[in-house]
Amino acid sequence: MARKFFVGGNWKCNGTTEEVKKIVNVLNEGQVPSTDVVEVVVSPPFVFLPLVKSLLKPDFHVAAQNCWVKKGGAFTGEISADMLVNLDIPWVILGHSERRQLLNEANEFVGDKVAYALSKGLKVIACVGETLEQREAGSTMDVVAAQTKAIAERVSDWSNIVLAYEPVWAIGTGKVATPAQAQEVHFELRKWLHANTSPEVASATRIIYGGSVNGANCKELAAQPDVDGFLVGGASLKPEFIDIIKSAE
Ligand SMILES: O=C(COP(=O)(O)O)NO
Repeated sequence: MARKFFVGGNWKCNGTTEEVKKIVNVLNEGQVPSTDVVEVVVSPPFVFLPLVKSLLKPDFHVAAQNCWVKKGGAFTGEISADMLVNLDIPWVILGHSERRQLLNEANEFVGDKVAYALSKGLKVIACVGETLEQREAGSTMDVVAAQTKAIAERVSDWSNIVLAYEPVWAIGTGKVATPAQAQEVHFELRKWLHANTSPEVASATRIIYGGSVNGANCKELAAQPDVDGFLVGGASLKPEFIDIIKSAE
């Protein structure tokens, strides 16, 4: 089954109004492949979501970087999936390792968030990934399978989920996974989906890689059969993000 290439740009906690406008200009001016070839979703901080959405060409879509686990209410500081839907924000990143690590978001909590966001009609980039210690201990697949299982136990329809494998040791470090390392985990994740959800879900679900992707290493990674795209951090703030989008060709 042909899976449309997916490139996400996770801007993380970065930007001013002026900087955000510049990044949007680079995207709008960029010569990128058609939307038949690649799906591009950028994820600014919450405060810039309406602005970025209003300025981007319709070829590009926006994602929030997180949302709360249930309907809104007395949860100071949280943003609910319902609010994102109200603002016509179609995507949300959930389970990013920076939230799992820094805010102790447990697998079950992330699974609940994914289920609630999907139930409100959002599309979800669901992140999994192991730490360097876990990889060195040989438990990479145990970790990412447990993270994926916590989603699969709560979700039956995977058609609005993109699964992002982001090894923690590659995020922000410049130590990108080798194409073989990425392919190995993506292949095992797809095998896990085949056995634990369905062959159809395994075949259709885009599994994207994140962790120090840049304009120089994206082509070789994109050539791997089970790498269906990227979730890009630092490089998504730079003009080279256009080169990464072009790796879909
Ligand atoms: O966290 C990341 C990757 O960040 P970098 O590309 O900066 O390693 N994506 O969500």
